[in-house]
Parts: sequence; structure tokens; C-alpha cells
Amino acid sequence: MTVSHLKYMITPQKYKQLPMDLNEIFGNKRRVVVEIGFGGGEYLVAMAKKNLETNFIGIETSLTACDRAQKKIYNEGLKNIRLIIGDARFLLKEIFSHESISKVIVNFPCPWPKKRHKNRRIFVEYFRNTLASSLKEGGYLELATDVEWYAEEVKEYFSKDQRFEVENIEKNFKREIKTRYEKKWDKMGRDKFLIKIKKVKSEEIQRLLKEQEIMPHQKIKNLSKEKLESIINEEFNTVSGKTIIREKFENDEKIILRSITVEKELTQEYYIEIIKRDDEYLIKLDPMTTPFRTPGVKEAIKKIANKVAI
Ligand SMILES: C[S@@+](CC[C@H](N)C(=O)[O-])C[C@H]1O[C@@H](n2cnc3c(N)ncnc32)[C@H](O)[C@@H]1O
Repeated sequence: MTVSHLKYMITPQKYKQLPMDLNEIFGNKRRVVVEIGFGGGEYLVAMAKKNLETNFIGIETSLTACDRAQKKIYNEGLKNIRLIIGDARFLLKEIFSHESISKVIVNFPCPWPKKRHKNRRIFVEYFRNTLASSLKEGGYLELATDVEWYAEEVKEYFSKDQRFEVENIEKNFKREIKTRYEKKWDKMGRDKFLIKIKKVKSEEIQRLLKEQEIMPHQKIKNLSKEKLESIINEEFNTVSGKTIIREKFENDEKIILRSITVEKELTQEYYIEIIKRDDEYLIKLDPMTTPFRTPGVKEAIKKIANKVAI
């Protein structure tokens, strides 16, 4: 990837103030459409090319997908697309302000049919509340899928909520642009289903991140090597979830701890460093990793400092 590609990526973890100001990001006040799980980016890029007066944001968990899409955006010379890597369910809630999105598109998501994988689905319980806030009144959610029961389930999920109006499921729909998965299923002769859901009533939600937490360095006078060893693989609770230190790396300059913090809607892996400075030790986030600075991450650093101090 060349440096010029990177200008399409947004890293909300680095923003001091959340939700983000989309007008500032795009340099205009045009409507914003979000595609969740854009895969190769074919649909996102083609839509942005056809609708230059609309801003598009693609959210993907896959780095490879983001890389591929960036190359397409760069080759097309488009200025109306940005990409964000991460879990769209969390990002839609935390980084988009109330009524900031005109349309959310989800194309051919994995339905995760097994019960034990249910929480990997896009349409988890809190997602409806997220859309009730971040989608504009009169805005749409559009879902395309090749799985009939999934379309029915999503229809049911929104039908019981007065903040939304669900249109009938359209079987074997035709849209101007086909996604990569759509082409694949078409070739195999599979049915496909399109469901459009209109948001009719807005409701504010409580966001976890308003101002991202400031991360003051923790300082301790003395470090216990035994205590440090004992916290590896120890799981400890924080206000909003739990943290586990998975590994320790050490060189002459610093000790680095690979940490995982699990909060209600977000799991983050990041590094914490311990550095010796004159007559004390500093314990802080490794500057190379950029987790969202949630209350759980902040508390994890404090707790580690307490646990390893003599
Ligand atoms: C089955 S593929 C479909 C790709 C594309 N939409 C298409 O129709 O060709 C689903 C995509 O959604 C992405 N994905 C899954 N869960 C996600 C989430 N919570 N947030 C963002 N992207 C997600 C996956 O990485 C994958 O690329």
C-alpha cells in the first residue's frame, strides 16, 4: 500500500472528541451513506462513483478488504469515500452522532446460523437502538441477503419496534450494481432477498465514548518481578468488563504487555508498556497501538500499576 492510499482511512481511536464531525471529515455537508461489511468494495466504490454528491463511509473488520477497497478508490480518484476498520456495530454507536446517517446498507452478511455464533451477527439486540439514534428520521436501512430465514428474522426484529417501518421483502430484486457475493449467488441460481426498513422515530442513546478518556501515565516507585509474572494470564474485572494480560515481552528498554479488554460491546487487543525512568516506572499505553480509550482500558492500566507495585 502506498502512503497516498492511507488518506481514505479514518482512525476514530485517535479522535479526542467523539462522535466524529462528518462535515469536517468530508469538507462539506452532503448526505452520508454507510456500507457495513463492504468486502472487496465493488458496491461501495461503484455507488460513490455514480453519486458524487453523496458521501460514503465503508466499515469493515477485514484489513485485506480495506486495502483492496483503498486501491479501487485511489484508481477512481474518488473524494467522497472514507473507510473505517472495525466492528460496525460498535462504530455506528460510538463514532456517528445522532441523526448523522441517511442510509445504512448491509450486503450479503454472513448469517451465522449456529446458536453459539449468534452474537457475531450484525443485527444483535442493541443494534436497533443504535440505528434509532444515528440514522436520520426518514432514513433507510437496506439489507440484501441470499438467506430467506435471515431476511424474515430481520423483518421480525424491526417490525416489533415502532421507531421503524418495514417494507415487504423483495425476492430476486434487481439493483443497478451487484456485489461480489451477489454475482456469485446469481451464478449458482440462488434466490436473493432485499429488505428496506425506514426509520420513522428517533431516540437518543447513551454512548460509551463521549470524550475519549485521557490516559495519564501511572507511576510506581518499585516494580515486583514476581508480581509481574503472576499477572500473566490472570483475568481481572474492571468497571465495564474484564481484562486479561496474555503475554509479556521484555528488552533492555521496556516491558510490553499484550492485553485484551472486553467491555459490553467491544473487545480490544492492545499493548501496555512499562518503562524505567530515573527512580520510577511509567505504566502507559504503547503509542503504536490505538485502542479506543474506554473506561475499561483506562482502569486496566491503573489496576496493572497497583498489581505490580511493591
Ligand atoms: C459475506 S461478506 C459480503 C461482502 C460484500 N458485502 C459482498 O456482498 O460481496 C461479509 C463481510 O462483512 C464483514 N463483516 C462481518 N462482520 C462485520 C462487522 N461487525 N462490521 C464490519 N464488517 C463486518 C466481513 O469481513 C466480510 O467482508
